[in-house]
Amino acid sequence: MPFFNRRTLSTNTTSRPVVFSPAAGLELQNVSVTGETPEGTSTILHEITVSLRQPKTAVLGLNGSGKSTFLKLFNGLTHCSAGTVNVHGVNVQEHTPDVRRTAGLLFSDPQAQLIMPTPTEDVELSLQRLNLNSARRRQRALELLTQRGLEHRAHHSIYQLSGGERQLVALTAVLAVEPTVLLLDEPTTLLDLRNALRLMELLEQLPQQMVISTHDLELAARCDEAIIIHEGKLIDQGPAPDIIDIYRDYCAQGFPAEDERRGGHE
Ligand SMILES: Nc1ncnc2c1ncn2[C@@H]1O[C@H](COP(=O)(O)OP(=O)(O)OP(=O)(O)O)[C@@H](O)[C@H]1O
Repeated sequence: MPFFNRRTLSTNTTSRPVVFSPAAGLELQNVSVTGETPEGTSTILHEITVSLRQPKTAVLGLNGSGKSTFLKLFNGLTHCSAGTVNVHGVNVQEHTPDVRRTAGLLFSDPQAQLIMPTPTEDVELSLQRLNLNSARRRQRALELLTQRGLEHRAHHSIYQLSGGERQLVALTAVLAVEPTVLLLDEPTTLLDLRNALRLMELLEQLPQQMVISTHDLELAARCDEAIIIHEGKLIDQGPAPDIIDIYRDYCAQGFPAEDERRGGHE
């Protein structure tokens, strides 16, 4: 059954309505991504086909395996050189602005995300996407920061905030426009254990479908399913506890060669 609301029913440049159907999940069909380096064109992701339908999916993989690149496909920040990306049934390449409104991305370093001088102004900036006047935007920004326990920081300089507070402000700004998909790039990397636990508890209460790139296996264990990306290829997908065990084995004993994988987990 298609899911309609103010955010999911929008118009494209031809004024035809774009309808997001959360039941369709997030899908890649034969997706490859290339990048330019001083040595020439290199392939970052190789012919990935995957369907993500669980509420929370963890993306595991070594440094440089392609996790962030994979995550950003779902809001059009990564362009694929081949294949098709669909978010809740909508083609990302054809409807990038609509998909960006429905798929919010949280960067691992909130400083890369927070561009206004104070938390209030940053959340207000995010709220500009909604049809609110400036007084209502200010009021809503303060309400949202208060909900996250940040009212005492609302008018402070972003640079006076701790890393954990900045991460929470960045998340508040992303959630302000009520996306239906949340893409989180290593959200606990810069947090101490207490703030990491708080963030995990907060994520558990949110209704959005989430894809979480992470090296934090405790966070991964709280997800419904996990996938492993290795050298730009999707090599495993399944229930989070099983995939975490497999990933630990790979990290300890070495990743299987491609011909072994074909007969193994794939
Ligand atoms: N725009 C680009 N052009 C060329 N190469 C790129 C580009 N973006 C990423 N890469 C390369 O692609 C590979 C995968 O990068 P990516 O950031 O997706 O990895 P990652 O798994 O998220 O790594 P980490 O865990 O270290 O954050 C890296 O070798 C990176 O240098």
